[in-house]
Amino acid sequence: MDYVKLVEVMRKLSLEAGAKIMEIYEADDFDVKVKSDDSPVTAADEAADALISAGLRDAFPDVMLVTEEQSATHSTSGDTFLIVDPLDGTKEFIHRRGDFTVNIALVEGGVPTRGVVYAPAKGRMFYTDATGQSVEETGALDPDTVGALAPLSVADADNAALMVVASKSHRDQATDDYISKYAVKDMKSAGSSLKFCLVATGEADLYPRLGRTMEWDTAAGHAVLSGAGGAVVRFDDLTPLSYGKEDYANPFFIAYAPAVELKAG
Ligand SMILES: Nc1ncnc2c1ncn2[C@@H]1O[C@H](COP(=O)(O)O)[C@@H](OP(=O)(O)O)[C@H]1O
Ligand SMILES: [Mg+2]
Repeated sequence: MDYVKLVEVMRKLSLEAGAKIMEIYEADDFDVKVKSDDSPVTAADEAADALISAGLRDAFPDVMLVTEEQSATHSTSGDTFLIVDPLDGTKEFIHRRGDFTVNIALVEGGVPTRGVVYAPAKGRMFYTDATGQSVEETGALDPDTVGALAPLSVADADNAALMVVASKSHRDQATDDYISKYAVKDMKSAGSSLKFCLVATGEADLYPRLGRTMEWDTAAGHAVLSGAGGAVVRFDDLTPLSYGKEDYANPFFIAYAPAVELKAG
């Protein structure tokens, strides 16, 4: 894989998709449809998916492509693929809360090795560079010109005063019970894959997810977190969260800065 080209293409497509999403977000209203799995979808999801899929197929015709919006059309075959959630945090988008992201990742041998997470309403752009190091890009976020890049690294977490982040729209008692096993200084809630990025920047130390997600929800954020020195493990046995699983469904997981002393579930 040509990582220099891959990162360039993923960065550009996510910024272009983000611009399309923001056109719809800023319009007076938009239709919300309900998909077969009861999750909402908007014209923004569909427009972003079409743009990213076309761009990836054009640049990497030989690499398998998995996208949330086209999930009915693909079966799990192989452990190396590009995976896209064109608009993660659709509920946040619909409620105009800003915490939604464009996600593109490369999975190789079951491991997300490169990824980009772009939060257009927040103006935050996180990705792995060609070497695999994660960065946050600041500035104009122009698709044609790369701005300033700040390398990301996870916090040196203090186990007596942890910063914990959890889902805004999918929060439950089991998550709260698990979090109560830690000495927590402060809690944040955030929508979408931004939670992984908050651990990658050191703004949070721990993100437990005791709820359903799909691989396209997590692959890009997982790559960004890994490239900042963090890790994502399964909640049940604390082994690394892998990709290319049956139906692309994830088990419960914990994303964290390695200094965190993980508690059993
Ligand atoms: N019951 C469920 N089954 C499968 N995925 C679910 C789910 N509940 C939430 N999710 C996933 O969690 C994502 C939202 O995460 P969060 O709660 O962290 O903001 C959703 O992404 P989409 O918004 O892309 O559909 C959705 O895919
Ligand atoms: Mg999603």
